[in-house]
Amino acid sequence: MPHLQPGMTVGLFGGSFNPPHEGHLLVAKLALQRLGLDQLWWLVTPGNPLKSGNGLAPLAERLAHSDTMAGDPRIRVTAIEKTLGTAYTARTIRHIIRRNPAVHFVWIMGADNLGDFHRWQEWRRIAATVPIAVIDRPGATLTYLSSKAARALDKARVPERAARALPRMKPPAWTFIHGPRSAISSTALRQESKR
Ligand SMILES: Nc1ncnc2c1ncn2[C@@H]1O[C@H](COP(=O)(O)OP(=O)(O)OP(=O)(O)O)[C@@H](O)[C@H]1O
Ligand SMILES: O=C(O)c1ccc[n+]([C@@H]2O[C@H](COP(=O)([O-])O)[C@@H](O)[C@H]2O)c1
Repeated sequence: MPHLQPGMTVGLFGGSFNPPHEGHLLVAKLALQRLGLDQLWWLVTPGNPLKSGNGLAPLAERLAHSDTMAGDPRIRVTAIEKTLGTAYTARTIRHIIRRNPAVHFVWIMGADNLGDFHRWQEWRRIAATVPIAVIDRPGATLTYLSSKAARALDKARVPERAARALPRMKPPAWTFIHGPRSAISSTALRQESKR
C-alpha cells in the first residue's frame, strides 16, 4: 500500500484495465485536478465480480501496462485487492480506511458504473463509507439521473462546483463531474487487436 500522511486526500480508482487506455488517464487526471487530490490509486482488480473472466489478461500484464500508461507521480498503480484476496469494493474500501484512518478517501468511477452500482455487493454501505465522484462518459451522461443508485442517493448529491470539498465531506456524498470526454473503451481496443 502506498505511504500516506495524515490529512491527505486520495482517490481510489478501481478497474479491470484490460487493457488500460487514454480514457482511464483522462478520468484520473480530471479527478486529481477537480477534487484537488494528493494521490490517485489505480486499483487493478483481480477480476470484476460482475464480469466473466473470459478474455481477462493476467493481472501482472494489466499492472505493467497501467504503470506505463499512468506516467504521473501522483498516480499509484496497485494490486491491493490481490494482496487482500478480495474483488469486492466494499471490503477493499473498509480495509484501506482502517489502515489509514486520518486520510480522506474518495471513490472514483465512470458514469457507466453508476448505472449498475446497485448490483455491487453492499453498495449502500459503500456509499455510506466513502464519498463518490462519478466522471462523465460518452453514452452514459444521463445515467446519473436514471439509475437506481442515483435515485436512491439523490439527497446525498452535491453540486459539481463543490467537488473540491467532496473528499472531506461526511458520506453519503457524491457528485457528477463533467469535463473532456473520450469514447475509447477496453472492449473496443480488444476487438481492434483481434483484427
Ligand atoms: N472513456 C472513459 N470515460 C470515462 N470513464 C471511463 C472510460 N473508460 C473507462 N472508464 C471508467 O474507468 C473505470 C475502469 O473501467 P474499465 O477498466 O472497465 O474500462 P472499460 O473501457 O469500461 O472496459 P470494458 O470495455 O472492458 O468494459 C470504470 O469506472 C469506468 O467507468
Ligand atoms: O464490489 C462489487 O460487487 C463490484 C461489482 C462490480 C465492479 N466492482 C468494481 O468496480 C470497478 C470497475 O470495474 P470495471 O470492470 O468496470 O473496470 C472495479 O474496481 C471493480 O472491482 C465492484
